[in-house]
Amino acid sequence: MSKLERNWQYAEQYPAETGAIVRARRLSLELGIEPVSRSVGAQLSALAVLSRAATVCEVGTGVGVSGLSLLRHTAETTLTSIEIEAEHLREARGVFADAGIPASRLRLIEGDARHVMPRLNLGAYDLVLLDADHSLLLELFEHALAIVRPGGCIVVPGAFAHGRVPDPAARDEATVACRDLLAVVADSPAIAPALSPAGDGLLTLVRLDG
Ligand SMILES: C[S@@+](CC[C@H](N)C(=O)[O-])C[C@H]1O[C@@H](n2cnc3c(N)ncnc32)[C@H](O)[C@@H]1O
Repeated sequence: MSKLERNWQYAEQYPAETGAIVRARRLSLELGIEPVSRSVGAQLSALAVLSRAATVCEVGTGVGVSGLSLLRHTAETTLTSIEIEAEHLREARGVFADAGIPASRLRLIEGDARHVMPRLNLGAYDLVLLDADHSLLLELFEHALAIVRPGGCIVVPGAFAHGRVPDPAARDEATVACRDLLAVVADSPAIAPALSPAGDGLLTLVRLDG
């Protein structure tokens, strides 16, 4: 194993998770849903605190690993989470209840994010997580940019598309969409981008003022 691989593995094993997150992660894997990794979950928890997030929007609830991570250290945060699969959302409701998250902190919306996001309030969210179908990434990013407040951030786990983004031979739709988003934000005067190798790549995009 190379030094970089050892570093990555160490970072993934380092953070402790709550019992509820461990159970949600297990359920997620049983159902074939890919949750955010442990280090990405920890970074989401920290980002929610750092950005003093009162309002968070998540696209791709899964069964709630990322949602629980976002709510972990912030008693005041409310989470709007959008999920296209009714079965995933049903399981997620059980997961949030099991974790003791009050219903007043949650707005779980069943639907296609491409249709739901345009109905959300503009500039109203402190943090937006995009963790759905990566082939939709550019479209979802445009919606996310509209609903995040200036100074708020958009977070994209899986930004390496299972390690394919750095491989020039990989040309599948999701990989190309990730590459296109990385190129768009690298040149944008409206965004401060940061790409970390956590998990399968964690892209954090801060919306600049003005
Ligand atoms: C990678 S999983 C999300 C995992 C979750 N964020 C977690 O960490 O536990 C992606 C989820 O996005 C959902 N999804 C896919 N396309 C979607 C869309 N257009 N709108 C809303 N949800 C979508 C899938 O059903 C799936 O549950």
